[in-house]
Amino acid sequence: MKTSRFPGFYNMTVEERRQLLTTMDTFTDEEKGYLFSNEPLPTDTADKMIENVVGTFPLPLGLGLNFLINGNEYVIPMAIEEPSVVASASYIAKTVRNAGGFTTEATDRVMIGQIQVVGCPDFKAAKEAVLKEKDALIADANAAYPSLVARGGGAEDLEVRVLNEESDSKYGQMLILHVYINTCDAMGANIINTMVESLAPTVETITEGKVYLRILSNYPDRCLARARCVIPPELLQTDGYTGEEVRDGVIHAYEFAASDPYRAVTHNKGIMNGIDPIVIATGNDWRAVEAGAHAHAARFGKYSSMTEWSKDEGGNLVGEIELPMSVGTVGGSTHVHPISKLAYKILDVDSAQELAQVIVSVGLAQNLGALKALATDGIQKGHMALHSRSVAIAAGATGEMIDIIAERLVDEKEIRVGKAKEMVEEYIK
Ligand SMILES: CC(C)(COP(=O)([O-])OP(=O)([O-])OC[C@H]1O[C@@H](n2cnc3c(N)ncnc32)[C@H](O)[C@@H]1OP(=O)([O-])[O-])[C@@H](O)C(=O)NCCC(=O)NCCSC(=O)C[C@@](C)(O)CC(=O)[O-]
Ligand SMILES: NC(=O)C1=CN([C@@H]2O[C@H](COP(=O)(O)OP(=O)(O)OC[C@H]3O[C@@H](n4cnc5c(N)ncnc54)[C@H](OP(=O)(O)O)[C@@H]3O)[C@@H](O)[C@H]2O)C=CC1
Repeated sequence: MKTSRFPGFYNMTVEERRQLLTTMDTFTDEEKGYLFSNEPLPTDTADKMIENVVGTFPLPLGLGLNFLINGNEYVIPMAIEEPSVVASASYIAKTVRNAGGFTTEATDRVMIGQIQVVGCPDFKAAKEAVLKEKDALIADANAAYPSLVARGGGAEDLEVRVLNEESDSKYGQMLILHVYINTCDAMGANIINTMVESLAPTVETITEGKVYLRILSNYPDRCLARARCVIPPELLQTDGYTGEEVRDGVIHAYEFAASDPYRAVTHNKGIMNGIDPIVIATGNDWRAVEAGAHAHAARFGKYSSMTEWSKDEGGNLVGEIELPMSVGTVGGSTHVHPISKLAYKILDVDSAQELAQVIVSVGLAQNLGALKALATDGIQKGHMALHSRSVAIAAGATGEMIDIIAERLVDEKEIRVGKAKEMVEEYIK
């Protein structure tokens, strides 16, 4: 039976963690080679991935532990440069698993392709004409990507809007088509772009206008994933604070974010602390996920929190998150980077829908980790203690000096590079 519980994993050496990982999953020798290699992304692969390559830029890959989602155990591969994120995700996942775990759901993976038409002689008539041809246009889009249809996906719906109809609009009128496309397990950008580009000549004929943009929307509001957790206050109790105090502090923190965009941005950055590392580790397009998530946070006309925290009738803390999640388990770079391939093995997800649900659960956990710290001792205690090692390295510490100086910085409650430099100089003398 697979587990994501490895108490004290963080006290092991990297070598011991790697050995444990290889007992958790069945990796091929080639995969193990990449895991243990100093060049996990070979330069010649990198040279095929992007342009003007001169090297690679490795990030630390950590494992988020303790995740129980819909009764299933998940070990989360997280690629990130920021200390305390992986620790915090694992910490809250441990609390949530003791409360029964996360429950999640996801919509079908319906993405949007947009077509912009300008210069129509009569925009209302053009809109009517497009809607009249809706079925034929959907069929044409599907004819451009039959393999997707064969998998059970493809174009499913089409909507049309006229933008800037008001006579005082400073922009010109335009007709915008939304083609709704189920991209199955792919993120779908290239698939969608192929499909909408194929429709352009027909759309020009129907509308008597000129088509300019034909591109996916990175706000796929019909491709949503949701996660929820319900935590009894006794599981939230921490040194010096009752569970009820922590619960109420988290709810007040949420209300702050829901009321103030300046706070919402930081609150949501904390959520993306959990989401981006798994999106990156799985070779997905994190700019697309970021853009969609922030758009969703502003969907009611004001930028707000991506999560909601409340108290139920039993006094439990209830956390919820809903985000568009344009990620794939195939296509793009998901199976190009050797470590992404390993990431899928570690995660053990069967579909893009399942991956999306895991990702939003990590985002919800990460948010609670930050809010719990902020509502109690403050972020510096846990975060800066772990950040002290990066501070020591930035000050020039190497080898065993790093931990020694990091500990001294924490003991002396002065975790800053200047102080660390003094300690390095003292150590070297
Ligand atoms: C750092 C902790 C987790 C310590 O918290 P703690 O109470 O010392 O943890 P613990 O010793 O009780 O351990 C509980 C579990 O946490 C994990 N854990 C515990 N320590 C480690 C570690 N070293 N390495 C890896 N995992 C660790 C581990 O899973 C462990 O379980 P065990 O394995 O023992 O069964 C806590 O203080 C915390 O969650 N702090 C918040 C950190 C945070 O949010 N960091 C994000 C960066 S700040 C930011 O960018 C966003 C922000 C804050 O601005 C967002 C916002 O404003 O909303
Ligand atoms: N604005 C944006 O966000 C943009 C992003 N991009 C980039 O596009 C890439 C993602 O595009 P995407 O179209 O997903 O990638 P691909 O172009 O790699 O297309 C996915 C391929 O996966 C194959 N496939 C295999 N199994 C499945 C399955 N179960 N479900 C669906 N497809 C399957 C399909 O091939 P077949 O059917 O032939 O077997 C399909 O061609 C990312 O790299 C992203 O960065 C590009 C342009 C714009």
